Amino acid sequence: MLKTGLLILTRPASAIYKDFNKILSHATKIVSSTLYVHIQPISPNEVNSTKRHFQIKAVPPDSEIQKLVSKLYFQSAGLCNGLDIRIFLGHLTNNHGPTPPFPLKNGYQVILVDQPQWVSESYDCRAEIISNVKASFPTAGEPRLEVMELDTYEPESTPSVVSHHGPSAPLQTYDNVILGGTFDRLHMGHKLILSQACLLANRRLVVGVTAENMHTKKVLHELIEDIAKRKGNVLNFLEDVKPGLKFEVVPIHDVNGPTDYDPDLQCLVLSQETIKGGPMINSLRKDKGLSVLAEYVVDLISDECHSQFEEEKISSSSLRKRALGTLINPVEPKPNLPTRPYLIGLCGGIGSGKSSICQRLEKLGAGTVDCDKLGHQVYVKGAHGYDKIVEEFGQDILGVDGEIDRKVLGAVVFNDKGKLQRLNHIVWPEVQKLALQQAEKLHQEGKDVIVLEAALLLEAGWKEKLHEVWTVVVPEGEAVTRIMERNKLSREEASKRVNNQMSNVERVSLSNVVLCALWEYDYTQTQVERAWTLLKKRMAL
Ligand SMILES: CC(=O)SCCNC(=O)CCNC(=O)[C@H](O)C(C)(C)COP(=O)(O)OP(=O)(O)OC[C@H]1O[C@@H](n2cnc3c(N)ncnc32)[C@H](O)[C@@H]1OP(=O)(O)O
Repeated sequence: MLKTGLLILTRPASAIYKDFNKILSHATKIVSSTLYVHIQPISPNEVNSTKRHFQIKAVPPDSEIQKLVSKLYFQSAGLCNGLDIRIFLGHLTNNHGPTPPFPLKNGYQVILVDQPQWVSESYDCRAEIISNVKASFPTAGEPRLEVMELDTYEPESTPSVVSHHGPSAPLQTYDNVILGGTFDRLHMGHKLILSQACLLANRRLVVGVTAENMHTKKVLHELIEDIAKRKGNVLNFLEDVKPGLKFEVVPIHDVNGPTDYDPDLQCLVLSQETIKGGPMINSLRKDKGLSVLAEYVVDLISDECHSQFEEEKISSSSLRKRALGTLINPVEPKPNLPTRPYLIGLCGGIGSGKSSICQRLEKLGAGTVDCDKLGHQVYVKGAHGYDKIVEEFGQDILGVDGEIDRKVLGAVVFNDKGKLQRLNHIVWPEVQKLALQQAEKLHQEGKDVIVLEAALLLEAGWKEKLHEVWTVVVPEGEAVTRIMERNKLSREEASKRVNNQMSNVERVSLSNVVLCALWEYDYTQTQVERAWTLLKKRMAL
């Protein structure tokens, strides 16, 4: 299997449509990582002439080629194999420039062509094709050539990709085009909309990438890639598929972005999902005396491989859901820790559902330590922490039985950050000692993996004592609702407790694995099993 390939499609669109699944399945048997697709219609004369001189030539973008690009992304999405497909658009232009060479960012190790007759016993023009392709798309190394076994087709009389479905119209293009989005985990839907925007743009394409303030309502927003990564991925894709266009990839803090002030913009590219934004943006532009933008809407690609818990269209939120239970940040080597027991710290905000996940991990074979309980043990009458806490917080926190009343202590510390810190300072070192002792005991009883459930292990600085950190998240609003019910607190008190803790975004950035117990029981179980299976694989390495 090779990592990268360049597929050259020279057949008419009708023949490409007909055979595309065959072509793709051939390509995916050879290429595992990035597959570039270059559409270069050739005339019947060129196919049959003995001088098969393959050359990259400019093709003016028309409605047919636009449809073809779109259809190829739609069909590629059905592969469900994560192959990074990139349809090259550099030569689809009304302008005379840009001219080759076009170095493709990931290079290619194999060239796949769709004309079997180019390599016959009587005339084998492999060397000529390779050399001509390399002149257009320079690459390090010597790519090999694969000629796909495809049925012959009826060549069309005109040298174009015009299909049988009707005449093609020249594409209305614009000098300045804009679109916006989150662009988390760049997927086939993003590639489609970005590519359509590239085809519509003659000179400049502005892409607004949402800043963090626009994500709070999104599913699993904690897992959205940071803006630098998302901007980088968008730019990398655009520069790769449409060299020669001027790109401006900018952060946006509201839905309008540069449409709010840029007088040069002419066309706004939307998806079926963001379609409502068009009239809104245009009405604002009118109010400001700016020109009205042409609106171009791209269809949504459906997700053939979505599970029952995911959306029907290809979406970043489904991809974020798929990341639950997997390793999202690599495990750092900890040479100072013994290799066994393998210690996992399970943290998460108040009311996030850690305990239920801990129980499920226990059923799968982990030893578990409940650090909340240990925390309480630290200051029962007669234990180490009792005197220190009474000295610090006074007799008022004691119940009639002389024990520390946690409800009273909680009300004191959750209303005063300084007091909370002093309590933590007394309790945390003791809890850590007890937790590690308990882990050792469980190991001696035969457990290899020990999960320490500790809400605040990151705040307490325990990360270095653990092999991995796993975090359980629920949206902060949901956590407030849950603890209002569980702890019988007012909304204000509950919010205060949530806000006293580290944010989900911070926790996720410091964690190796993230789980979310927001949906059905079975979906949480799927995540936990996935996390456990992958952990076992890591431990076996
Ligand atoms: C490093 C660790 O994570 S050790 C385990 C956590 N324990 C501690 O931090 C010790 C200090 N805390 C305490 O002594 C008690 O929690 C008290 C007195 C503050 C409150 O007692 P109670 O009202 O009985 O609450 P309880 O101990 O059950 O904790 C309830 C929630 O408060 C949160 N909480 C506990 N301690 C703290 C703290 N120091 N800061 C912020 N939130 C806290 C927890 O997230 C817990 O939610 P969860 O069960 O959904 O995880």
